Amino acid sequence: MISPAVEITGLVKRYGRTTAVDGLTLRCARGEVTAILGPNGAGKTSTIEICEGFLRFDAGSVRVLGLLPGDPSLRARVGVMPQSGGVPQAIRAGEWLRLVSRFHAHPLPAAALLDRLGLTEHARTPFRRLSGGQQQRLSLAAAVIGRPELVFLDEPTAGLDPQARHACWEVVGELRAAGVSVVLTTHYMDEAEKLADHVVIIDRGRVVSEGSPAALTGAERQLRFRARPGLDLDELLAALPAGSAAKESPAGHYIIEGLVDPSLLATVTAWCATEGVTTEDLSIERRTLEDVFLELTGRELR
Ligand SMILES: Nc1ncnc2c1ncn2[C@@H]1O[C@H](COP(=O)(O)OP(=O)(O)OP(=O)(O)O)[C@@H](O)[C@H]1O
Repeated sequence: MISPAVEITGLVKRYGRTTAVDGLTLRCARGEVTAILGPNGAGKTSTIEICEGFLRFDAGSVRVLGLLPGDPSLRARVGVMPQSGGVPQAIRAGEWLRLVSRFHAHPLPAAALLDRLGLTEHARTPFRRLSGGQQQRLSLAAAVIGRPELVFLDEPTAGLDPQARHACWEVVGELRAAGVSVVLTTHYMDEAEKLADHVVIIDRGRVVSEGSPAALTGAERQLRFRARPGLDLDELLAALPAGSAAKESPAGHYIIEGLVDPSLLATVTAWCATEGVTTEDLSIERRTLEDVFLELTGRELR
């Protein structure tokens, strides 16, 4: 049987007294895009760097394409885009890509990749003089130039402008279409929803939920509207069918859950009319991945 792209069981990583990864178990299937989400400090980068073979771990088991992380034979098969670093500051963009391509048997043409990521006019610019977004794009190019079987992308679109973000999404889409396994971390829920086959939400070094974006957000719909803060939701709930739920989060933003059908919509609008409440942005929507993420990981800053 073919091994998964990544298989992690009971992984523990400690930095002194800090337990960054606390018994994490996850599996990234081959040929799929797996997005790892989690609040700041949840242990995403530590986990990715362990898989890349850059960081030792304290307990558990990790296999990358069926091998131990850091196995020399993985070098040619795995592409890595770190959150930062890894590129000599003085090297020119084009030179770096050509250098990386020499480590691979059948690399993509460097010039075409530079063009693809809007870096052609910066090919002769030293890495340190590139803007943050240009450096990111060069790192992405370096991660994919060797036609890897598996790519790790740690926050690939952090700090990118919308054009560059779309270009990055296209590259990920092309990798997926070519059967490449992609493991990425991101703080952008729309990005995970758009790109990922499988989403893993981690918090405090453990997996708190996982599934396809559709499975995580569920089929249930919500009625949302904005109105003056502090509406009496108990009174509204009394008018709604049993099993409905209503919450105000944040102030002035209301969400009604339950069987969202025309009758519920009519009841809510009728109640608002009786109470003299003017609603804005009334809509029926599915829960977003961001709703699910905040429910699972809370609103407290990390
Ligand atoms: N080199 C280190 N030394 C000590 N503590 C570290 C080190 N690297 C990470 N940590 C700690 O380990 C925990 C997990 O960090 P990690 O970078 O893996 O999280 P993350 O989910 O990638 O966060 P972010 O979203 O902010 O990038 C944090 O509490 C962090 O402070």
